[in-house]
Amino acid sequence: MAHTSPLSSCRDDHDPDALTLEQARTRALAQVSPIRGRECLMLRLALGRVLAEPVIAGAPVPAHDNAAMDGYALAGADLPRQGKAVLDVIGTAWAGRPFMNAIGQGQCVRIMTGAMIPSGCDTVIMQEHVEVQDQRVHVGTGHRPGENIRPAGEDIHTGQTVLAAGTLITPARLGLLASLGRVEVSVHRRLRVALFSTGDELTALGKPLPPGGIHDSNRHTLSGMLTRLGVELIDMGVVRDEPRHLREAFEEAARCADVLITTGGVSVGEADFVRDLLGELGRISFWKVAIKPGRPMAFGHMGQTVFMGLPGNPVSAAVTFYQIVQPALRRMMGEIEVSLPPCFPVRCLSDLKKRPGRMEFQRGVLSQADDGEWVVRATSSQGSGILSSMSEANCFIVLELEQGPVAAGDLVKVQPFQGLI
Ligand SMILES: Nc1nc2c(c(=O)[nH]1)N[C@H]1C(S)=C(S)[C@@H](COP(=O)(O)OP(=O)(O)OC[C@H]3O[C@@H](n4cnc5c(N)ncnc54)[C@H](O)[C@@H]3O)O[C@H]1N2
Ligand code: MOO
Repeated sequence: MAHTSPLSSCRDDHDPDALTLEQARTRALAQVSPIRGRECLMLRLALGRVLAEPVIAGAPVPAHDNAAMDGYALAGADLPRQGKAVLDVIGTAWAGRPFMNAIGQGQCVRIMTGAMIPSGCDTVIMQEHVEVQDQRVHVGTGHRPGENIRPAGEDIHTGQTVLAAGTLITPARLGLLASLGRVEVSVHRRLRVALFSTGDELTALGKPLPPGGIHDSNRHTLSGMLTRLGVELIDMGVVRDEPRHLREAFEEAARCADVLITTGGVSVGEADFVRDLLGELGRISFWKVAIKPGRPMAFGHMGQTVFMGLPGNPVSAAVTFYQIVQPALRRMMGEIEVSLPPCFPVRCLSDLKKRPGRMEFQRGVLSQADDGEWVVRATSSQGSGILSSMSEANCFIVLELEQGPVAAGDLVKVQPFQGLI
């Protein structure tokens, strides 16, 4: 629920017009849908893509009963009830080189891990548990018929939906698909994301800074995160704080991209034109979220193109990207279950300042204390322009909307960066 106290004061951070993070995220997710267009890719090229069709197993994995251990394959019926059984070794089964004959009573086969179980065998005894003398194996009691066998279809059975449409292809899923023998998969096409920074103060890398100038760090942080998400990035550079230039850039992005992401110019300053332009060229869904940093964030549409205008402050841009842009892009990329990064409680080693009214994402370093407990400490400075706080951190410390300050020793929730930032 949005907090709409009309009595906000300088002691709290309430803004009656701001959506809660949950409201903003829900609204963003409801207003985007998976892009149309799919392609067939060789498995090797499909990492990071999203399946456009379910994958159904045409055969079991593993295809054959096989040995889970190096040892001796035998018939469970030959295991002794007491004393020892003595069995003749009549051959060897290797992984990929099966022993093709059937065994008879009193016989066994030397077998390696992964080898197909020879006909007539249903049990593998580890080599450490037998004695071998002159091609004969002595097996004692205490074994169970069927032990150390990996049955055909143990992992995947024929006809099983192995991965649903809308599943992100991770390295583990590449392996799973390869285990099925899949050569190609049908995936959603890449999402086209245009990105530009706005601001007259932004100076190209390699150029000396003029008075009042800064280097454009946001475009680098954001393009890094976009690359990790696997989008097709259209880097439109820097656009001056000039309505005519901004309008042209907006229109060009709306022609060529599924999504336009900008940074800067979304607040209330006299050079902050982004929100008004979006209102003129398209429609605004929301532009303020009760989070810190990252309150001003414009979300809307220009025709079919989704627009996300992030704040200029570098930490604010990264936080809004992580919390709102990332799930929206993943839904557009075709993911059906867009899971949010996990959040869990740990003890905080630092005192944290916090005023009620905005949910806060302070930057923290999650580590293991000497006694083994996981703990978090805040990075040294928490200003929304302090990029070193992001670079030093490996997680957000998530402080709830109405929460006040935290004392060292209290429990706080943390959310790991998960390799995205
Ligand atoms: N009177 C008010 N002023 C501000 C408010 C407010 O509510 N009332 N909100 C503040 C908050 S919170 C934020 S966040 C910023 C966001 O403002 P903008 O999105 O309009 O961003 P700019 O004003 O363009 O820039 C803010 C800050 O970030 C630097 N910046 C901008 N782009 C980049 C870039 N690509 N790389 C690195 N740094 C960048 C810029 O130089 C400014 O220092 O507004 C507050 N003000
Ligand atoms: O929301 Mo601003 O992002 O506090 O710096």
